[in-house]
Amino acid sequence: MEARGLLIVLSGPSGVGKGTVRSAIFENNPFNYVYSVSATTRKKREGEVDGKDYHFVSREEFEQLIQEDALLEYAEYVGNYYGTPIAKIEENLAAGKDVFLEIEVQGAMKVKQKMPEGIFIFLAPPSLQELESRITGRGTDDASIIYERMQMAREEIDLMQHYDYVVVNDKVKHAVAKINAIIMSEHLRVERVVDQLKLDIHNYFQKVGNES
Ligand SMILES: Nc1ncnc2c1ncn2[C@@H]1O[C@H](COP(=O)(O)OP(=O)(O)OP(=O)(O)O)[C@@H](O)[C@H]1O
Ligand SMILES: Nc1nc2c(ncn2[C@@H]2O[C@H](COP(=O)(O)O)[C@@H](O)[C@H]2O)c(=O)[nH]1
Repeated sequence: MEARGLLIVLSGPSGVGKGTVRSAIFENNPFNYVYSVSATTRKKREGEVDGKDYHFVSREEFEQLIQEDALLEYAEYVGNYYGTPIAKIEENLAAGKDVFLEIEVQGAMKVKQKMPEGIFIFLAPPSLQELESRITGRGTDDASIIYERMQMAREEIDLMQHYDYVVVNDKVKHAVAKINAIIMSEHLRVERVVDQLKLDIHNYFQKVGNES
């Protein structure tokens, strides 16, 4: 029997750099987090791989997943569905692996209701001005969408108080280091270490008992 892994939820406003920071974490992934691959109805972008970046599904297939209760949470975001398949999450946590979700704020709040034991990390911009220039610099949205995203960011920043940690994404490598440090220190929490020790003692005496 393994101690359960941690559920890590990285979230924050659109354009803050969640995807960038997550990719940087998974470039090396020294702590072997398992990335939770979401399902989405949005079109595959160049370079994206089905099953690695997302499970790209049709609207009908996504609605089927909702009906089957196969999603931990889902949200409609800029005209497309995004959702977190539940099956792999449970399987990996039970196997002692840390599972990493990168999702938008509505979804993170739903996960918090269902799995409050998760570690919720809010990725914040250094300033709203910088957030606006990151969204603009991406070149994917016109002025009205940028304004809409900034309005949403204002509401999302209000929800920051429901998170366990806030990491300001000033420099990507600093944000990565802070997130890894948070997860490492969560592993060292005394309640968790005691639980692990109890499990170890249980396993030891079960084995010794079986042998004698
Ligand atoms: N620390 C940083 N400093 C400067 N630019 C950054 C930083 N982090 C991310 N960016 C840039 O900001 C833009 C938005 O980043 P990204 O797409 O990762 O954001 P996101 O939060 O995943 O957005 P969305 O939720 O809309 O998908 C990108 O152009 C990215 O290169
Ligand atoms: N609620 C959820 N949000 C998700 C999920 N997977 C990704 N996302 C977020 O959607 C937006 C847009 O992503 P993009 O890849 O189209 O740029 C971004 O904020 C992601 O964090 C999910 O399963 N549930």
